[in-house]
Amino acid sequence: MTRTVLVHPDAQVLAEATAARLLTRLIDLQSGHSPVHLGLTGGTVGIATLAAIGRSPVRHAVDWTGVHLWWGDERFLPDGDPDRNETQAREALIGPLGDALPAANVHPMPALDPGAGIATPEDAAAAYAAELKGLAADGAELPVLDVLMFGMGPDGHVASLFPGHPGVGVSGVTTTAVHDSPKPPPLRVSLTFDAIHTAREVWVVAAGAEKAGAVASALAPGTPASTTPAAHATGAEATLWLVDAAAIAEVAAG
Ligand SMILES: O=C(O)[C@H](O)[C@@H](O)[C@H](O)[C@H](O)COP(=O)(O)O
Repeated sequence: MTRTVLVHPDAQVLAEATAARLLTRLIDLQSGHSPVHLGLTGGTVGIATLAAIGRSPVRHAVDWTGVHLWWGDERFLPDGDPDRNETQAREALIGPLGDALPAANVHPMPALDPGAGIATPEDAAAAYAAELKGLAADGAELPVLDVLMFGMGPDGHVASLFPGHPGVGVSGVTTTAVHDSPKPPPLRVSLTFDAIHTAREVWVVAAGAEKAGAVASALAPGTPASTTPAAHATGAEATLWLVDAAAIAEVAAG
């Protein structure tokens, strides 16, 4: 597994450059296999990246009928709630793609919907784990995403796996329910590290001085996931850290 760190001048350039990188990566991947499975993230840089894709003329070079969208985590809220990562991704990217992206290619984590049997984040996690099984190789349990994107919090969380919280240590399943999230809202659903580690490529995007400590911790050798979950956000084939100068400052300072 290779790890690469790429530094950008600021958050806006980071989002635009990550969008360009992701678009060309999708095109390259599609020259080898289809469909391609992409895992999306919430957060300001993650959504800004999706919006940059949604504005980019290069988006027309991707055969979106061969791209499936999944999520690394979700806020457990009713469908359409503006705080849901899915809602923000629909506004930023899925809407602008229009009919080019088939509705069946979009796989959101289930929303709060007691009438549909999704009354708890545990219900949503179980339903998503069942859907993800369809991505597993024959007979295997674990799904394989081609590219799985994460933002990172100032505490070093990725997805909804927070330092000192039980989700970091969950194994044997691909999804977990999250309660008492330090980042609102309190109820969430997240992929586990079992699912994260089977992704071929993991991309972590981070911008801003408030992330510098967590980036330095995550990139330092031997950092445990319990203190900095982002340190263990690694792909089976490649891990890419896409940061701005402010977020890498403590690493650069040595
Ligand atoms: O549901 C969420 O909130 C995100 O998935 C979360 O993991 C986010 O990516 C980080 O908290 C970074 O968010 P910012 O880029 O806004 O700091």
